[in-house]
Amino acid sequence: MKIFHLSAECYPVAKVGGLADVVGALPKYQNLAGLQAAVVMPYYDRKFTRENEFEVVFTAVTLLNTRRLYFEILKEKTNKLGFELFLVHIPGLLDRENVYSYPDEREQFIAFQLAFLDWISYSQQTPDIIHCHDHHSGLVPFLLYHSKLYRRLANVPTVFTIHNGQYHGAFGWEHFQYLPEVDPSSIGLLDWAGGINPLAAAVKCSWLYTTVSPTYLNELTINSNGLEYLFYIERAKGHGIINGIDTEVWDPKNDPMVPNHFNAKTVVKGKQANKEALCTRFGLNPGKPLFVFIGRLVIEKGADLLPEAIDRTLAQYGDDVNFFILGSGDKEMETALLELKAKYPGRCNVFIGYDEVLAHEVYAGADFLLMPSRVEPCGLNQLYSLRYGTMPIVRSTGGLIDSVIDFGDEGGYGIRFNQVTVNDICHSINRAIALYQNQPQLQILRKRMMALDFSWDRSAKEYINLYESLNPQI
Ligand SMILES: Nc1ncnc2c1ncn2[C@@H]1O[C@H](COP(=O)(O)OP(=O)(O)O[C@H]2O[C@H](CO)[C@@H](O)[C@H](O)[C@H]2O)[C@@H](O)[C@H]1O
Repeated sequence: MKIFHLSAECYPVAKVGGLADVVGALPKYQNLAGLQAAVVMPYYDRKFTRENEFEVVFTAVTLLNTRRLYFEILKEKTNKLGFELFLVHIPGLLDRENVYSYPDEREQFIAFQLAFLDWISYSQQTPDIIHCHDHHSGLVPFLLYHSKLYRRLANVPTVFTIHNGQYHGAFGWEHFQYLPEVDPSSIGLLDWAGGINPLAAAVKCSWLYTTVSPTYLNELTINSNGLEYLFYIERAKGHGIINGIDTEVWDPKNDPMVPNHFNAKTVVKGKQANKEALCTRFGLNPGKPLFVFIGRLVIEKGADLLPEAIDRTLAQYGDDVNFFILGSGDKEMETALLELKAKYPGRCNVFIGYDEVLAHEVYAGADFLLMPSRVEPCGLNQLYSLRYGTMPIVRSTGGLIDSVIDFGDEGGYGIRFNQVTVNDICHSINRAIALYQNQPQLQILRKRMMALDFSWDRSAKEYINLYESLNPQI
């Protein structure tokens, strides 16, 4: 069975967040299960693309309104990622360093999708499934079924996965001319609330859609930035499959990014050694509990509440607790955190930026990981932290509900709270500090966390079952 995954991100080629982790791992595990899964993504001018060898497998010209765009499809020569990797290279449009936030981002992602469709409609091989991820590839299911240019592919089933339903990639009808000629009677499928909405179009046109956790599937009908009614009426087409993690990349026993390796038996010594290295680098106290946050500093992640929660905790506990934040995003949140760093030297440190290696060191060296998310479709940080024996403190939402059980409940191993408020965060931190004083219990829980299995094996099979339900001949 030949599957094409379409995505704006893929680890380690280009990563901004969890989308990259999933698209860099799921195809690998699908291939191990007997599929032929490949990834197609835009070309970026980044370390991975500069340092690896590619061959040109297709060239053509696509039309973006009146602009004729020459493009190449590049294939990574060795399949070193565990799957075939194809890059859509459009000189002048898709050959820049960053993944997002260019003023012509809309044109970039439309051109990416058109080039992909042109390529596969000319190529001899017809995929069995096209699997699109998030709104950057959300126009593909619509165009496949409603533009005569791609009629040859009109029977190929499409699956659409929603990693983040807050972002739709919507734009005004004045940009409709960027799309190729489509059947006029189908145009309404592009529309939501008076604009062209790629996420909505994908939910309407794909044969089925998935969310990255079962709880999030239901939450989208209550909170999806204006698409609630759409998710309500399309609910029968939706499936919730929780993400896995790439246990080869995230393994405390041999993670090359972590200075001291450990397993469930050696977690006490191993974690302490990593904590000492981290605390020495950032001027913190390795003898005290270390709370961390890793992620985008945005409202969705509840990062706006961190400064007050940390301030209150440090005022209450004095030198008895440490905080470390790794992230970037909203400038006001960055400033508030940097002010906290200045106010509490030796107790709170902040690294503004993106640093993959540091993230691994932090998962390995921390005691507790804070995730006060307002919205969390799945969340990977809590899964990584569990694997590294770091207790997640999470708000009960989305995939956090599906993956973390409070240690107060039977079989539990984490801390959960209900409201996105400073009070609830502080209360959870208090519970964590009390637990830290009870080292024998904490060590039992650490072993329980590290024994959990969030590998991709099970979830990759769930996707395969869905593919088979759509294309039973294969
Ligand atoms: N400053 C920084 N430096 C280094 N590493 C950093 C970093 N900031 C974030 N990361 C890394 O980026 C990833 C974040 O993944 P998440 O799944 O938690 O969130 P994200 O919101 O990006 O993903 C969306 O898609 C994923 C995948 O489906 C869903 O799990 C999630 O709920 C949804 O919001 C992790 O690998 C984390 O370590």
